[in-house]
Amino acid sequence: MATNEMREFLETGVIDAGRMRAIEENAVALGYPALLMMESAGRAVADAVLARNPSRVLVLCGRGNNGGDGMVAARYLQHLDSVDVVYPDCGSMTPPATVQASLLSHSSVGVHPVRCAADIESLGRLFEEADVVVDAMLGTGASGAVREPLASLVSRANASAASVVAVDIPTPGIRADRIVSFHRPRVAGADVADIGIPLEAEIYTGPGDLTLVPARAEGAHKGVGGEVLVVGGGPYQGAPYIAAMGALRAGADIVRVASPAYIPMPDLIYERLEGKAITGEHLEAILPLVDRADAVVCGMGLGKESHDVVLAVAEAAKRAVFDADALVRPLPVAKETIYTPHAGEFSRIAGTKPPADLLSRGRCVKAAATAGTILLKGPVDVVSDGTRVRFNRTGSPAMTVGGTGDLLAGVAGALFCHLPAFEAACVAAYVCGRAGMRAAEGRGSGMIATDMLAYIPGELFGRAPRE
Ligand SMILES: NC(=O)C1=CN([C@@H]2O[C@H](COP(=O)(O)OP(=O)(O)OC[C@H]3O[C@@H](n4cnc5c(N)ncnc54)[C@H](O)[C@@H]3O)[C@@H](O)[C@H]2O)[C@@H](O)CC1
Ligand SMILES: [K+]
Repeated sequence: MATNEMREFLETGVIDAGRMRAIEENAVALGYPALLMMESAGRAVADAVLARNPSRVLVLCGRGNNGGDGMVAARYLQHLDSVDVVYPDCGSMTPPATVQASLLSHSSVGVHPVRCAADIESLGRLFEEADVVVDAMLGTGASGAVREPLASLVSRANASAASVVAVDIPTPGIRADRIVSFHRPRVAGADVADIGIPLEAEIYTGPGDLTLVPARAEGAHKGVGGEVLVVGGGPYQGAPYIAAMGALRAGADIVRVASPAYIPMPDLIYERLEGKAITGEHLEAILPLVDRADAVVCGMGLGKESHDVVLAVAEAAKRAVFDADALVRPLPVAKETIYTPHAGEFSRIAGTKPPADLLSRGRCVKAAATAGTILLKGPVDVVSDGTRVRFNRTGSPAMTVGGTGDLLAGVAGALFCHLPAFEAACVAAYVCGRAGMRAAEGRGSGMIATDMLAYIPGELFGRAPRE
């Protein structure tokens, strides 16, 4: 795909702090060092400050990377009459901010660590004389109410006559005259500085996308990881088992399987359905389970004869992932839906074969995603919610083995308990591809889908997988 064509898939307009952090981490993973990104960001802030022709500048920094940006800006402003940096003298600094603080000590910038309101009062002259105050206290890492000494710095800056230039996002409560956001605006009205993030950081999934997965709080109770219901099996026995295990390994607390297939696994809750295939007679048993599930994963191993059941499940489900035999017309539509077709299933539901080249393929999936998010599986997966398009290139040729699609649907189901459809599909595709790459190491085309299960938690939650 040529670079200028890829631009078609860039998001436009305001993006939130979470997405921006994901893009930045993807850029770092592609080899763009955080320090260089910070240099570029700080330089852009310095340019915005210089446009105001100041003589005296006061830069208020936090101890995170937003503060690091501010320190870079101060370094580029050191030739002015006076440039001073104020930062909290408590807690640890991020590694890139530590580098910036060290460089400042070799510059002509005045550096003032503060601990309390009295320290800030003693710096009153700097606030009174500044032409521009730079707010580099908190950016995308801000959480909760602003703590001291930053809260006092915010009040002091608001009381000064200087114009305030905010770095990336204004620190909560500060009166900003100008905002310099990086890469994309975080709030309407912000100026945007290009900091050279490579396009692929935004268009392809990457490890940064994992930052969207919420961390499990200490002391969390059973069930917060989500309840997934798998509805499948009949003519084919193994598929619902693999999907259910994928959901468990991707963090679901409770996974029920409603199936006529025998499910040989004590970690799963087995809701055995009588007979050889799922029929309308089973709905009485299935629908209460659909009702209590956070997400339903449906279709694997079902055969083509159970579509009425699939449609009824869709109608009752809050969130559903439809895969395999559920992917026939009329298309099942839940309140929120993810479809996980391979190329053949996509042709069946979209009425057109997915084109081979990625640009046309991206457009085609986008056009087809009218009822929910589509994750078209392939050597490069394509995800679209009808507005956004994202590509995923993790994976291994060994993943053509049976069962990997069932596993992906299960992983997507678990993630769907916590993330919107598009994000859940992107993270599921990335994580399954990574798990496939790990499982194929030393196994090659002898890898089987269940080999991937052990790698899902490590890839998703950062812990080393246990064999
Ligand atoms: N991640 C990257 O690669 C890049 C990040 N950049 C900058 O980095 C920023 C994000 O950096 P960080 O993730 O380090 O986060 P921030 O620098 O926004 O904030 C984190 C720091 O603030 C503290 N903090 C959080 N909430 C607080 C509160 N309510 N009261 C007081 N202190 C609080 C934390 O303890 C931590 O020290 C962006 O906004 C942008 O300015 C840029 O340098 C470009 C590259
Ligand atoms: K800021």
